Amino acid sequence: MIIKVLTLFPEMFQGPLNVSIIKNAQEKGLLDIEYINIRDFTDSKHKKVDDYPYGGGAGMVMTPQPIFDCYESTIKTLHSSSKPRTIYCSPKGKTFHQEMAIEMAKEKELVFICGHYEGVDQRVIDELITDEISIGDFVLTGGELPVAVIIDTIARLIPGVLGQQESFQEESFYSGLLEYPHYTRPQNFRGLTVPSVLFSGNHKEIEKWRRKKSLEITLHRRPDLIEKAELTEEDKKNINAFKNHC
Ligand SMILES: NC(=O)c1ccc(N[C@@H]2CC[C@@H](O)C2)nc1
Repeated sequence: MIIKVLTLFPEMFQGPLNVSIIKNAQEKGLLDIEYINIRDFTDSKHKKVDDYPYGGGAGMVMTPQPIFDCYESTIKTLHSSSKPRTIYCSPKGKTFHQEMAIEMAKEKELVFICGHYEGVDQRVIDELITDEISIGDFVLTGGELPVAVIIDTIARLIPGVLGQQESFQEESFYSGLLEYPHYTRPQNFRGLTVPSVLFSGNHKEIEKWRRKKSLEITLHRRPDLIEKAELTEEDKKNINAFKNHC
C-alpha cells in the first residue's frame, strides 16, 4: 500500500510510524509512506501557509493554494487513474472505527491531508477530500496524530504486516466482543497468579474461559456491543448468568 501524507510537520510522524511493526512493514515493502511538506508548495514570498479567517474570529486558517498545489503534485506520482481516497481528520468527521479500517486497508493508495491551527479553507475539503474522519469527540492542535492513529490501524491489517505469532482474528472488535485478559510468564508474580485453566493444556476449556471473559467484560463495559455481536446459545446462557449475579 502506498500512503502519501500532506502535512506542515513531517517530523511529527518520525516517532510512531518509524518503529516496530509499522517500520518493519515499510522495510518489508508492504507499506510505503511518504510525507510531503505543504509549506514547500506555497507561492507566497514569505512562505506563508495560513491567513486570517474571513468574517473574523480567533486563530488562523490554512490557505488553499499550497494545499491544492501540493495535492496535485502528489497525485501525479500515484498510479490510480481515478482520484485517490483522500482523508482529512477533524472533529466534524465520521467517527472512525475498525470496520472503516478494514475497508481502507483494501485500498492500494491513500492520501492524507493534515490540517493545523483552526483548520483548512473549506474549499480544500469540498474539492479534494473524499473522507472527513474523526477519531473521537475531542479537539487536537492538528490532524497529524489522528492520521498516525488511522495509518497504524490500517497498516496492521495489511497481509504480512503482523507476523504469524500476532494474530488479529481474536482481537477486540473482530469477534464483536472486547478481548479476554492476557497473561504470560511467570505463573506467580509477587503472589499474583495466573488463572489455572490457562496452563491446563485443555484448549477447549481455555477457549470456553476466554469467550466467557470476553462476554463478561463486554457486558460490563460495552453492553452496546453485545446487542450487535453474534452470540451462541451458550453465550446467551452465560450472559443471563452474569446478569442474575449483578
Ligand atoms: N477528533 C479528531 O479526530 C480531531 C482531528 C483533528 C483535530 N484538529 C485539527 C486541527 C485543525 C483542523 O485541521 C482539525 N482535532 C480533533
